[in-house]
Amino acid sequence: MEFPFNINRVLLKKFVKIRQNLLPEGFSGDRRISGDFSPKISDILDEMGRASAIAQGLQKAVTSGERLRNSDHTVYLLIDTEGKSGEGSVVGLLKVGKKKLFVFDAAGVHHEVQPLCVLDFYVHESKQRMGCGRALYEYMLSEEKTSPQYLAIDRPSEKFLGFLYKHYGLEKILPQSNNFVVYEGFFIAKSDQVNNGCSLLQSRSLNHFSTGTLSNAAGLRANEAEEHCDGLQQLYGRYAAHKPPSTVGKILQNVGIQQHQQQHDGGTSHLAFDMEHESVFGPVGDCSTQETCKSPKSFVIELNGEVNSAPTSCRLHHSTSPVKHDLKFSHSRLW
Ligand SMILES: CC(=O)SCCNC(=O)CCNC(=O)[C@H](O)C(C)(C)COP(=O)(O)OP(=O)(O)OC[C@H]1O[C@@H](n2cnc3c(N)ncnc32)[C@H](O)[C@@H]1OP(=O)(O)O
Repeated sequence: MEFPFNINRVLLKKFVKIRQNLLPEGFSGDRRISGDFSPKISDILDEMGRASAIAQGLQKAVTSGERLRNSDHTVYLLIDTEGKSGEGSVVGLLKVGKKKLFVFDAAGVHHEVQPLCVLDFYVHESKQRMGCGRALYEYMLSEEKTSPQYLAIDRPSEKFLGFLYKHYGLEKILPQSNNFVVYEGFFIAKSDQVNNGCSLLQSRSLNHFSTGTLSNAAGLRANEAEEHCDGLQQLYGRYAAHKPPSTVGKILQNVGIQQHQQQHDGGTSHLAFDMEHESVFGPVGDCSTQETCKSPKSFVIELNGEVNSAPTSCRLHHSTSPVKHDLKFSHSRLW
């Protein structure tokens, strides 16, 4: 992306790290120069943030100069010093920052953590699939002294998921009740610290899946996560964007849990379903307790034996997810 000023005069290196002061890390100019640079860098962040939002189909940009000024996040930029005009161009943007999150591990244990999160990632359309994204990501990893599996990703796009799989082999997602994606390996401590800087603030076992209290646990954890995450996320980026209504939620609402319960007896399996985020989390287990909706946004659905062939824990994040088809298939057979 080109700008009406010489990028090479403002951003002197191929990789540039920018924080709250909207100046490149290591900047050593005087007040006059910083007064000239920071509005230009703010413009760059605004334009790149806008382009990223368009590329991701978001209504609001996740990144802007103003937002970075008012946060403790870090933006990494990738610069092409040549550009079309020879005055340089901005090729990519990657924003990271720490957030407090509630995260489930593979055993369904609930942790309150503060990991480094990938909040925004964009490579200009003319430079995608040429390795620019990887170069920028690698730079960020080395600056942050971390590894890909320790990062939480804020609602990754299909392209980003493909990127993480291709370059880092990240595939197995640990299902969450919020929009952050973490991968297997997230909880593996690197040294005596959990998660290489991801501080474990609190953990609580909600592993009640086989005791018939899944719905309570699910209601509790979804509520807790919501309360917590609402405060943290609702003002930012993707959370400010319009969310299409939950199709699976509609199916479940229309059909009615009670009706479903009446039709089926015995051999039930439980899945916790987060309506807002279209996620189903488990593990599921056979259980005879008939529990229904515990809160407007989370409840437990009961499915008979057919669903046992579905994965025991899953996330309905993508429209193409085979899990979603499995679930719909199960519905159509049930109702
Ligand atoms: C937390 C978040 O920010 S989520 C939002 C992520 N950003 C976006 O989706 C915006 C649009 N996309 C982009 O800006 C870029 O494609 C990025 C940032 C995701 C990746 O940057 P790139 O420079 O393209 O990555 P790089 O060239 O290093 O790696 C390419 C790999 O990324 C994935 N990828 C990149 N573009 C695409 C695409 N159009 N379709 C599918 N996969 C893609 C693929 O795995 C690809 O490998 P392949 O070409 O062999 O299939």
